[in-house]
Amino acid sequence: MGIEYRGVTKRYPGGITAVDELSLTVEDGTITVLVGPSGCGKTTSLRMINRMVEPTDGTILLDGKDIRDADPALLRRGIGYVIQHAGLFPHRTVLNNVATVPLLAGWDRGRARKRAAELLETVGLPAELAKRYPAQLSGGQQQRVGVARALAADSPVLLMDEPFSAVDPVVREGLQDELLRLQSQLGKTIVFVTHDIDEAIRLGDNVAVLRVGGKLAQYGTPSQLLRHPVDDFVASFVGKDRGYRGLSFLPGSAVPVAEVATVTLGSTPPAGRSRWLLAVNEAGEPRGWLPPDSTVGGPLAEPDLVAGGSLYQRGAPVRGALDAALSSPASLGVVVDEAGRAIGAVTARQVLDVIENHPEGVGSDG
Ligand SMILES: Nc1ncnc2c1ncn2[C@@H]1O[C@H](COP(=O)(O)OP(=O)(O)OP(=O)(O)O)[C@@H](O)[C@H]1O
Repeated sequence: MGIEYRGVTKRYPGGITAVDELSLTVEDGTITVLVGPSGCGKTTSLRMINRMVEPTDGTILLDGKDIRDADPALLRRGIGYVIQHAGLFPHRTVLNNVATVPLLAGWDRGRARKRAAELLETVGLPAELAKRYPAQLSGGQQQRVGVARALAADSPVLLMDEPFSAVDPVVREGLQDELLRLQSQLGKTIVFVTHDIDEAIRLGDNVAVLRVGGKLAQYGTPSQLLRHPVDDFVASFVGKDRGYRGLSFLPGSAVPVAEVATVTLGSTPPAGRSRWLLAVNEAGEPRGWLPPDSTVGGPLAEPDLVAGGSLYQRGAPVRGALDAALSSPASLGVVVDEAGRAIGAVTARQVLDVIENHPEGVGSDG
């Protein structure tokens, strides 16, 4: 279910323009992230979708229909909503927090509780937590309950307002992974607000960068923002290390895998070698590098080898290929297949060529 902002403006009483002629399309089944500094109108933009805030001007279409024609209470009930600190009811158990939503939708108690239990499992919470109260959970667990409750609306649309901002970075990463995993199964249309550009880039299929005054600075895929920021504001916002960060989002399918000369442990390597040989075991897994012209007394064994660099699994994001090439004593990054067998090598130059020649727009979307 897609969402379209058409020239949407919100002016609050007192004259503040929180959102200024916002036009953008949130594609069906994708995560769109609204990101920007404090006060740039992210929350206002989000809340206009479920009519918690009414626009001053412009139109929002949900699945092609003007949301002004929908009953606000019904509209809100039908859209999942997650906020910072989860916004749980403190005096209801975890299970009842989640069950509230299907109950409101008219389900009977037994069915609502069963559904709530399923959803807690979906978001990775152990069943024994269901009877606790929110204050008896960690921050990360509370956020998961918040996500479960939002999913309980069983709506194709989820609005998430800084849902992971209150938890520490490690827990936050876990929650982000979990959201991506859920999304790969559920394919919801998610609008996600954050002030954290790394989170935006990690989660967003598309990212809208807003500036204070509620103006859209740029809307695009993470790789477009990283590689082609439209102005200094976006450039500084996405970060100075964007070139390197961008590597994480280029798909690895473009990395050429060249043949690499190998030698198997236990065999006798040829004398007078002029290049590095990749040593592999019987299974074909890389064990290290044999330097050119080194002396090997007898069958090749691990002590004859120089330790290898990091390995690059075929198809993984390009950043891993560059790491592998730069960390290899032979200046050749070892490429392995899904089973960990060496299938070839890549040089840093080849990786950089991939980055430089990559066509516009191919990245998280390609
Ligand atoms: N109810 C309101 N009445 C008046 N002004 C408001 C109201 N809500 C928000 N504003 C103002 O509108 C602007 C945008 O606020 P909004 O909360 O949408 O921004 P935000 O980007 O989500 O900020 P933050 O990251 O700090 O939450 C701010 O200047 C804010 O002070």
